[in-house]
This record gives sequence, structure tokens and C-alpha cells, in this order.
Amino acid sequence: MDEAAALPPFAAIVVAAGKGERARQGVPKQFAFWRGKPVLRHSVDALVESGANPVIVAAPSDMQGEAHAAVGDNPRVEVVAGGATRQASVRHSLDVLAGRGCERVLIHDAARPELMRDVVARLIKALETTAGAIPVLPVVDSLVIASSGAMDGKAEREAIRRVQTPQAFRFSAIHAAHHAWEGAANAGDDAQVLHAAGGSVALVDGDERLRKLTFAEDFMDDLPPMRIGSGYDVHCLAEGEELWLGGVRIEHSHGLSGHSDADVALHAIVDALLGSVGAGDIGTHFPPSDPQWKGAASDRFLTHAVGLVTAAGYSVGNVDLTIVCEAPKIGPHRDAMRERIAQLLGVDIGAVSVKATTTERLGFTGRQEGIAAQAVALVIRR
Ligand SMILES: Nc1ccn([C@@H]2O[C@H](COP(=O)(O)OP(=O)(O)OP(=O)(O)O)[C@@H](O)[C@H]2O)c(=O)n1
Ligand SMILES: C[C@](O)(CO)[C@H](O)COP(=O)(O)O
Repeated sequence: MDEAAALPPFAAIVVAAGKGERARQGVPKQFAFWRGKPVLRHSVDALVESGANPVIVAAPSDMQGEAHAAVGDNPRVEVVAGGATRQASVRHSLDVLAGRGCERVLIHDAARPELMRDVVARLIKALETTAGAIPVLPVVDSLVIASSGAMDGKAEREAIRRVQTPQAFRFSAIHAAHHAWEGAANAGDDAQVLHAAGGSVALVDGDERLRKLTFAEDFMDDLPPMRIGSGYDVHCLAEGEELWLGGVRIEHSHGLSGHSDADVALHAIVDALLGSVGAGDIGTHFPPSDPQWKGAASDRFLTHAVGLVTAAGYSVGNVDLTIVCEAPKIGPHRDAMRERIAQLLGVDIGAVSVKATTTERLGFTGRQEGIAAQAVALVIRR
């Protein structure tokens, strides 16, 4: 099910007006690069893709330009000035949304860049029965009461949860609660604001990936600058089948049989790309048991794999393909294949190598029973 399509309308607020002092990134951490793009961009993109509209970004009043640059041009994203505290940033953002008929709102820390759609869906669905909903995780370590650097007693962790964002609210409830709170001590998060106003706050499963980038070491787990992957595939040659290789149709006495168009060369590249970001293999994403892929052009498999590489924070560096077959001769079609593969990968043709070899009539390829292909892909952190 497409979760975004199933979700009722909701707005989002991304609080990004902090100083990020603990993270020591040289700029406020929400503008630091992380996994190929500014921290702030990750959750704004995820919220837009989840269907949030509008997405209000509360940024430092003296860094509105930096915020616009970080989020890019998107008509659904509005940058506004935050406040001196997180709470003030939220309250101002809620005021910006007031009067627009907004019924639901997600409030999210820009400092939590890994935002996944299933958490958004869980939170929005919870609003059917409650005024607020927050993602939480259990405490897995034992807890102590600390006093002057010594243990002063044991805390009951079973009654405690670790709270994350995004936090979801019925708009009218959280907007009124924030204004009812105004002037008191700063609240840790928006759930506390609603709870203090007597609102109900449901707990839904959080996700460790929603962790907040807070300290410098939190930026140390950044992705490696490059990753490689390899792919290998085989398909049988058969009469009456079309021969597609490297995204190109080739006239030949036999074609390749398979559930899709059986383009063994593109399949090897797909597996190399998926392997480079640890995203399974072509069968994971396009199971041969699924009738929707019957006769499918393998172009779409490759496009999907490129999308997963991009989502993982990488872009395609270069690809090296070797086709193993006795016939047909690949040479006359090499450049057409390179051009088509480069087009599908979104790279220059110089980043695509297509080689071919026979096996000197040895083995299944030598007996022209089938064609094999292997590929290596290098992906580069964006
Ligand atoms: N006046 C503020 C303070 C914080 N935030 C946002 O609230 C989120 C969570 O706050 P935190 O992790 O504490 O961020 P900072 O306050 O920037 O961090 P530090 O305390 O290290 O300066 C961040 O996305 C931050 O940008 C905000 O919008 N407005
Ligand atoms: C809002 C929050 O992320 C929920 O866990 C947390 O309260 C923010 O705390 P911080 O001190 O502002 O980082």
C-alpha cells in the first residue's frame, strides 16, 4: 500500500533554529553535511515524500538564506524564523500555520535526519483516537539515580521510554496548548506541552534510526566515501525469444528466456548497484513470482536500483560490465549499450564500460546454451 496516498492531509514543522553547539560542526548542525546533503534536507525531503503539506522550517532568523539553500526550491516548503528556544520556534511555526485549515501537524527535529515513512504513518494514524502521538523506544540499560557522581538509588526503567520526534498532534490542540504554556519554563518537547494542557498523548513504536545528531561523534559514522558492488546473472538462450542485452535489442537466431525481458547484462548491473549499498538483489525487489514483472523491460529495474543508491546517499561512479557469450558478437553493439546504460544510470558514457568474452566453446556459454554477465559498480558518496 502506498502509505503517503493512504494518509489524511497533514502539515509538518521542522525545527531547525538551534545553534548546534554540542555538535561542534563549525555551522549549526542542521546545516552541516551528513550522508551527502545538509542534515536539514534529509527530513524535509522525507516529509515532502510522505505527503506533508506545507512543511514549515523554523530556521535561525539570521540564517534564512542558508536554510533556503539547504532545503532547495520546493513550493511546499516554507522557511520561517525560529525563536530563542525550541518551544518558541514551534510556537511561531504553529502561528504561521494557523488559519490555513490545518487539522494535523507533525513536529520534527531537523537534527533527526533519518525519517522513515512507516513512523510517519503510525503517528498520523494514531491521531484518529488521540490528540497527540509520539514515537518512543524502551530503555534497555539499567538506570540509576545519580547524586554527586555516585549512585543514589535505582530508577525503574520499565516505566520509562526514550522519546523521539516527529511528534504528531491535532493542530488545534497543540496550538492552544503552546499558547497556554507561554511564559512558563521551557518544555523539553511538544508532548509535554500538550500533556500539561490536559491533552492525551499516545505512544507508538519509534526507531533507533530516528536518533538525534547531538554531539560531534554523532557525525563520525558518516558513510564511507565510496562503496563497490558486484553482480552476476545467467539466462538461457532459446528460439522464439527476443535478445535484449545492455538495454539494446539485438537481432539473433536465439533470444534469452526469463520472467522479464531477461536482459542478463542489465540484471548484472542491477545486482552490482544493489550490492554496493547492501540493498539485497534483483530477486528481492522484483521476484520472478510476481506477475507484474512478466515481460518487464529491465530498464525499470536499473532505474529502481539507481534510486536506492541515491536514497542511500550515493551516486553512481562507474560501472564495468562483462558479457560472456559465444554469439552474437557484442562489438557492433557495444557503443549502443554503453549509451543506453549511461542514460539509465544518469552518468556520462565514459563511466560505463562494456566488455565481452567467449569461453572458447567451453561450458554452457561455449555451447551457446546461455549467456552470462558480470558487473562491478562503484558508487560515490554525494
Ligand atoms: N531555539 C531553538 C533550539 C533548538 N531548535 C531545534 O530543536 C532540535 C533539537 O534541539 P537540539 O538537538 O538541542 O539542537 P540545538 O539546540 O541546536 O543543540 P545544542 O543544544 O547542542 O546547541 C534541533 O533540530 C534544533 O535545531 C530550534 O528549532 N530552535
Ligand atoms: C524534542 C526531543 O528531541 C525529544 O526527544 C528532545 O527533547 C530535544 O532535546 P534537546 O535538549 O533540545 O536536544
